[in-house]
Amino acid sequence: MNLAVVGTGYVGLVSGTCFAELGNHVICVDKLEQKVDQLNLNEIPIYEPGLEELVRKNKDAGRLAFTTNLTQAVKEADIILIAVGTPETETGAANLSYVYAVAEEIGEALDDTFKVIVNKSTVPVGTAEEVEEIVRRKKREVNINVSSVPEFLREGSAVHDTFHPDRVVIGTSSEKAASMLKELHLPLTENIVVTDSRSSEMIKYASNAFLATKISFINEIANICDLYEADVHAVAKGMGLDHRIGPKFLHAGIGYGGSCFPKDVKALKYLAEDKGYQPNILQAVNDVNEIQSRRMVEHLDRIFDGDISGRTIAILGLAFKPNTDDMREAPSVKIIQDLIKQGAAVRAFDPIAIENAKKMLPDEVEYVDSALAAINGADAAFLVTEWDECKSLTPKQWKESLKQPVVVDGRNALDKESLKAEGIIYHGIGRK
Ligand SMILES: NC(=O)C1=CN([C@@H]2O[C@H](COP(=O)(O)OP(=O)(O)OC[C@H]3O[C@@H](n4cnc5c(N)ncnc54)[C@H](O)[C@@H]3O)[C@@H](O)[C@H]2O)C=CC1
Ligand SMILES: O=C(O)[C@H]1O[C@H](OP(=O)(O)OP(=O)(O)OC[C@H]2O[C@@H](n3ccc(=O)[nH]c3=O)[C@H](O)[C@@H]2O)[C@H](O)[C@@H](O)[C@@H]1O
Repeated sequence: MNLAVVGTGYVGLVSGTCFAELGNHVICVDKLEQKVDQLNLNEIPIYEPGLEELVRKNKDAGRLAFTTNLTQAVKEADIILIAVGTPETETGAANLSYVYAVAEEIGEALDDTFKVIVNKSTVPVGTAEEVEEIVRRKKREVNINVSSVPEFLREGSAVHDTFHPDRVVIGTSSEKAASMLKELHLPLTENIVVTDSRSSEMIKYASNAFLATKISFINEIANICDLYEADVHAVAKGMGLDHRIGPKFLHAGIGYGGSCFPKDVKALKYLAEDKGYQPNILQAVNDVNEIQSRRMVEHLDRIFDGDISGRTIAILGLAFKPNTDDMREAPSVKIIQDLIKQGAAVRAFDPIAIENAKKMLPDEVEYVDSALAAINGADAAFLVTEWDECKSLTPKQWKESLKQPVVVDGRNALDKESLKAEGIIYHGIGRK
């Protein structure tokens, strides 16, 4: 099939490349000329394991191309996928201006042949219908269907997730579109749910909100564990063995970050409130997450009797999770801002996110190029992102490098017992 993918971010670039790998002809469009130039030189603007090789291979095979020319890409396509950003606005509502702008451009570029326009961006319920209206406003007689096929990949394992999805959801009102979209996705999975576009759009928000709920729930349990000297690791394990609960997304820590959970929980909350419904669970999920990282800074403050000023704190990990360079809504930002506000000096390490982090963090932050260099001579270390390089520091290295043996484990990722055995003052979340 011939595909046009509009937006070459984490979603568009990965899914466009993977569809090319499956044998389709894919033209990826981005309005940023610099990004397209980079991609044409085989330079990948994001860090995503396995992606560079796939881009190179499919470009060389003539199945994948990058352009700023949306009109040309649309003319050649049977299916046009929209994968532009839908960031948060001040009210919490999703900003649909990028999606609307693409819809207008597609409307202007369409000819008479039947085309399926697929919205992959995460959008409020009813957006597929709005996109169709916008396109038809530009050209009333066009032969199109606008469907919703939400994306469920995770950053850091995006290529793997695209090739091995748990399910594909197709929301459409057209049998012809459903059949073309099934044909496109069948090589990936037989688990295909076909529904209407509104339900499909809701499936995406509900899935992200549910996963975020699991995280805030276990974080709340961890906070209660702290009060009663129970261990949240043991609690999560014991809970997760119940098949109705499951073990995943029960890892307590400093809260969820990233470009999606925070904004999508707020966007769904907004949709409910906009119709006069108060979504109490979503509100609580968001509230627990807002304060979770602050609790660990308070912990650190207590260790130093409320006087953290002048201390050097090593921050291990800056990205919102390992295996990505994405700093959007990374908990490290709030943590570092809090520490600097209290007069601490921050020395930070991340294997790949430092360049992105510099754009968001205060100028005072010192950056180093290894986990060991970060903890060397520091008064305390704060594990913020559970990168392998940070987790693999040995108890001896922690002990010998830190000026004071204080380790705050914001991800409950370190071996508490062996650190304690080395005489280190260890603080996890909900870990007695
Ligand atoms: N990042 C992720 O892991 C996931 C994101 N999503 C959703 O997918 C959507 C896209 O997310 P990301 O890929 O992270 O966004 P991103 O911000 O990384 O990329 C968006 C791209 O669209 C381009 N763009 C914007 N307007 C354009 C236009 N008029 N024409 C051509 N290109 C245009 C931008 O230049 C940018 O390169 C969002 O709605 C997000 O919620 C869904 C699942 C996973
Ligand atoms: O819509 C999206 O953008 C994507 O959002 C998440 O993917 P992603 O944000 O890449 O990363 P996750 O692995 O889900 O982690 C999100 C955040 O939750 C945190 N987390 C995750 C799991 C857990 O048990 N505990 C926990 O604190 C992570 O550290 C991270 O900050 C979803 O997992 C994807 O299915 C979805 O497509």
